[in-house]
Amino acid sequence: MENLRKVFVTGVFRKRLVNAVDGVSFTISSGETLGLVGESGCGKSTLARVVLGLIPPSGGRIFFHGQEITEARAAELKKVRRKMQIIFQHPESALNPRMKIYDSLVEPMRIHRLVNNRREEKKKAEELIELVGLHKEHLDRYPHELSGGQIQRVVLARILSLQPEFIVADEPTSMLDVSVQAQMLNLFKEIQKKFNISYLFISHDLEVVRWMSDWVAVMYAGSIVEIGPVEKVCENPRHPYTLTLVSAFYAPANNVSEFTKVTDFKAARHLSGCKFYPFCLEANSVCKKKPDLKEVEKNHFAACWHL
Ligand SMILES: Nc1ncnc2c1ncn2[C@@H]1O[C@H](COP(=O)(O)OP(=O)(O)OP(=O)(O)O)[C@@H](O)[C@H]1O
Repeated sequence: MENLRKVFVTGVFRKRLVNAVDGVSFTISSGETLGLVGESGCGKSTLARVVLGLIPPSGGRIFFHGQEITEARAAELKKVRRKMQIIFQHPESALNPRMKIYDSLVEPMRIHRLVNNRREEKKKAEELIELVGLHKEHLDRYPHELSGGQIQRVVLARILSLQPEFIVADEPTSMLDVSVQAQMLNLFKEIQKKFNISYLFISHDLEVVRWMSDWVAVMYAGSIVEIGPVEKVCENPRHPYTLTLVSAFYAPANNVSEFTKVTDFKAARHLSGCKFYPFCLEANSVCKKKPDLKEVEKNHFAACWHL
């Protein structure tokens, strides 16, 4: 990804521009995972959608195997799209509630003509369902007869039927119980090893990202403020925002740095007029445009309303 940007235009009477993704660049190598962390609303999901071509970028370039696909024609894109898949936070919405699991599972293979006959299709469906730790009996059920974790496994099997090389996982386990989450994360890892798949793994949970990733990118207000090998970034964060993120996860509460006391960063950012407040690097970790914190509290709702 090279200098990707996505600007949304909102507002009916007064147009407003939202720089959801603001000049993002990164590379993911074959078989590796890049974790993407950041607070809610920083642009993670928008970036995921732009990366996969689900929404067009406002600027920048996207490459797959070194070939630019930003403005590829429909026929070329269809081939590439099969290799790039996404798994979402809410698995239920990925399956048709009126279709049996079998039919949902084989649907993409039919569309892409990856099976020659019904016998081959059935064999493939059984292999896939077992690959994700479920049983043949599950194929005969409807989505409402499965648990959230089981549905997420079916969604993964469905994606795997297309032999993807790159999967964007957008908070794929955040709706699951903690114990099921761990099983699912391990399954993602096993599958990666088996098929040499690359992941862009999005989460707001630094621990999950640390467990899953080789590299981590820290996103803040639409930009990547820090990127590097996951252990290096977690052990030795360089950007003040990463420091806060790491402290919040790993340090005792009384050790969290001073500026994390500002609980509403959006309000503070608005009042200071600095996009990166309070993590502005220019000002040596604490932004010079620091607003009066009492004002931040007082104007909390008004400021959020304007944002
Ligand atoms: N279709 C849209 N039109 C206008 N603004 C949008 C649209 N989609 C997202 N945004 C805005 O872009 C910004 C980034 O949103 P996005 O959903 O990418 O954040 P996120 O980091 O994925 O958040 P979360 O972790 O809560 O899902 C937000 O300010 C959001 O309000």
